[in-house]
Amino acid sequence: MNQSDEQTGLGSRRLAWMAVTETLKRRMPLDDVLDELFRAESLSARDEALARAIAIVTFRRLGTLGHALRSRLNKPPKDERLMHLLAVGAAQILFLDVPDHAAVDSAVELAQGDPKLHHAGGFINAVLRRVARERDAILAESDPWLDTPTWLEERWIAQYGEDLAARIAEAHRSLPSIDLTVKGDPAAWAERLHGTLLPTGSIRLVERTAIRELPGFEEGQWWVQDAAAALPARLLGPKPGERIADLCAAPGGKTAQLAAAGAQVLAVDRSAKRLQRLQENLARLNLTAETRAIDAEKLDAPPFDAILLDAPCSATGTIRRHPDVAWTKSEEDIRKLSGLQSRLLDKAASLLKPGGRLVYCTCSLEAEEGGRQAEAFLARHPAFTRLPVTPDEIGGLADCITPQGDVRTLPCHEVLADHERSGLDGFFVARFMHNAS
Ligand SMILES: C[S@@+](CC[C@H](N)C(=O)[O-])C[C@H]1O[C@@H](n2cnc3c(N)ncnc32)[C@H](O)[C@@H]1O
Repeated sequence: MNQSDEQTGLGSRRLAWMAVTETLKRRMPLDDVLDELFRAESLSARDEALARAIAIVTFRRLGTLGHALRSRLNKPPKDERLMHLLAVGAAQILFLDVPDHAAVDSAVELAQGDPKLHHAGGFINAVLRRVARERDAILAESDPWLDTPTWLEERWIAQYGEDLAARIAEAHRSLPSIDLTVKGDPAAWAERLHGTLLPTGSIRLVERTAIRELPGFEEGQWWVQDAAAALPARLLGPKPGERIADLCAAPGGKTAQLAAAGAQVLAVDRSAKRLQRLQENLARLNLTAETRAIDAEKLDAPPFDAILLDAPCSATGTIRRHPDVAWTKSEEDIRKLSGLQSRLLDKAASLLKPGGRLVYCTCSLEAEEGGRQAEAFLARHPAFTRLPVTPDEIGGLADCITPQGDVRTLPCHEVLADHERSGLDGFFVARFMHNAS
């Protein structure tokens, strides 16, 4: 990358364009694609942040962008990379605080430097200028489903009903809040960090700010964790000295909660690289856990007092944070992952002491990875019963408890009166007990 590219932000835009194309082609997480691209190029931290912001907002509003572009083109181009370049340009015009001319000129320049698209500069210029002129009309389009692929729309309507499903889709269009879990004294930390103490005990930050510069970061007093993601470890009720296994542990938000409660934790993850991150995170927090890089299905260990299984899943509950999930996952992924979740649940059952507790959770909105998985587990394991969760255990959020006593949080759940700052990641949590015999 040359210096003038960096000065004009061309490098950021080129990487954002490449990231969108590669993520969709390889069906990989956007974060992983961006990491690869950032490793290969040397962009400043500011330009990396711009590339990330452009790529994320392009995915968050991909349906709206596609609709706006297609309805303004007589004959939409067949070249997918050209459509992605238009989408990346239009995303900046419509949803980012970027001068229109910077978005248009950079898209034209990127096309001119591309061997296959060098002829398309005039076309791109005309289309993006029209998007800028018709911004108000495009933004007035209020169909909440525009930014959700049809297969997910159908699933969510079938599972949650029209109204709730539409509110989920709507919530996915907004940036999520940033929540922190503190080691202790959440009320005092909420004040110190100028945040809001949520009824569940997490702190919601009011300002979007550089996390590492906040008080308490260096000293390891808190970590970033969505308020819903903090519920499973709390519901396991870890006690000092208990032996607890966290079977899919990295990067370690839940391991940290268990260790902070004084439990002796075995943190298991099949990815050694992700476990390395867990170790770094625990080191900052001055917490300890034994770690083992192994497929949890193959774990051999003496029985535990309690087990947390935060199973790999489609992650459709995190679409606010990772909007690429909506466009890269498929029904087939859900089918395969639910098989893995059942096997991991069976393994967890075999590793518990009589009388032991098991919490199963996923950050998915899909029934196969949530309630249906819990029912099937109980049917396969008559030695286990469900320990229903009560509203007082989750800060009185009765709406987040299913008739069976499991937890089901949604991106549209209101945890604060301020609608703009409300919402939770979509988590499912079920708690079971091995009946002592
Ligand atoms: C949802 S993430 C866990 C997040 C973590 N519990 C936290 O709170 O930070 C799922 C993790 O499961 C791991 N994983 C996937 N399949 C696994 C398996 N068969 N055995 C162990 N870990 C697995 C992945 O590497 C990933 O780190």
